[in-house]
Amino acid sequence: MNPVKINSDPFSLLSDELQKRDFSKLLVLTDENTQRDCFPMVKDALPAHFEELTIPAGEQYKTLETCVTIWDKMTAAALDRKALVINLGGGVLGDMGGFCASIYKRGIRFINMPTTLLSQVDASVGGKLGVDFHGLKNHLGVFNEPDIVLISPSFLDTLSAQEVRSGFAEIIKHGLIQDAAYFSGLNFENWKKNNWNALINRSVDIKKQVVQDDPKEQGLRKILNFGHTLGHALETYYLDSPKHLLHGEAIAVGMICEAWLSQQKTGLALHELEEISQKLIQVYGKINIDPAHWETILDLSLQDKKNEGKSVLFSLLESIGTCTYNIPVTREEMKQALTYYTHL
Ligand SMILES: NC(=O)c1ccc[n+]([C@@H]2O[C@H](COP(=O)([O-])OP(=O)(O)OC[C@H]3O[C@@H](n4cnc5c(N)ncnc54)[C@H](O)[C@@H]3O)[C@@H](O)[C@H]2O)c1
Ligand SMILES: O=C(O)C(=O)C[C@@H](O)[C@H](O)[C@H](O)COP(=O)(O)O
Ligand SMILES: [Zn+2]
Repeated sequence: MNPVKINSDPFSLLSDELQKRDFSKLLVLTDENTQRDCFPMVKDALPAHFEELTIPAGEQYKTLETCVTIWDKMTAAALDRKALVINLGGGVLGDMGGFCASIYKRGIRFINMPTTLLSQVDASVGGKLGVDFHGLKNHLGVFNEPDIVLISPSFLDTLSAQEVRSGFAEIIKHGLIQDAAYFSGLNFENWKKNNWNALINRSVDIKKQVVQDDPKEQGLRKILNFGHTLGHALETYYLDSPKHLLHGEAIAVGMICEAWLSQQKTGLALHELEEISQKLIQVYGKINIDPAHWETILDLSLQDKKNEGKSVLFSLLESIGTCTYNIPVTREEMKQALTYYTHL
């Protein structure tokens, strides 16, 4: 895997790396919020001449249409294959900017500078790139590594509490799948008081280790998808509704449902299921998933990328800190998991 650097000063992080690189042109991608809040923190590290494109913020813009805007800009700016792209933003911008760079002229280099907690602990690392298609999460994409990932926790100062909480879900996931002590050390009661710097370091380490073993998700990497089979189905279902869920909020619900499936199918102890549910509800509360919508939500799980043939394959916990994968789950069992969540 290419390097990941973590430093509180985003200016020196970027200027050091740019000085080491030979590039013909530079394109800085931002969204409307990171342009306002993050770009000023790094602009003095940039050369005198650079290209810039700001896209609208939000998951609903993680589409091929936005990619066309990005490719139009790359083309109009005459980027050649020695050009470099900087993705300055959250997971949406990083996934999409990396995808666009990977496709343009069969691939130009890009650097990820993640600016949300979620993208610092998860999305910027590991080379999963892509966009949603007909609302289906990351349905079009590639695996391709950024040249380097530059993480500065200082960016988090301007991030809303709701977005921080969304990123916390992926941290919780890392504990659940790989490190019971990490999970039990998290502060659920007063989640805003977590030491994000320390958590970014540990989460990046967990993710790096898994990705190094299985970069293209042939097996082990599927554990990073715990909570995502039902979580993504819910995120997609509510994407265009007033109930719109952030990625981490959807994954939090998915992790409760999939912990229930884990208790039924892969030996998760009942007291651990209860602990997981209680802690996640404490942080994320509960959403009302109308049973009239369940069939449509379950249909969406048929598109999950871990599936093979007609089987919907889940990543499930054996205990807190241990996860297994490729576990077939029936539609009826998925409904029972939603029933469990509803009655909490
Ligand atoms: N590739 C992967 O491995 C991977 C892993 C996890 C999630 N994801 C993807 O990541 C996406 C979610 O990422 P996200 O949660 O970062 O969402 P996001 O990119 O939409 O960012 C969330 C919001 O915060 C704003 N923002 C970003 N940085 C800011 C800052 N420092 N200050 C103020 N506002 C700021 C953005 O403009 C946006 O409105 C989803 O599409 C998900 O599928 C990918
Ligand atoms: O890196 C991975 O592998 C993950 O599964 C991390 C997830 O948190 C992330 O949401 C990822 O984008 C999901 O990938 P997908 O293959 O289910 O689209
Ligand atoms: Zn995720």
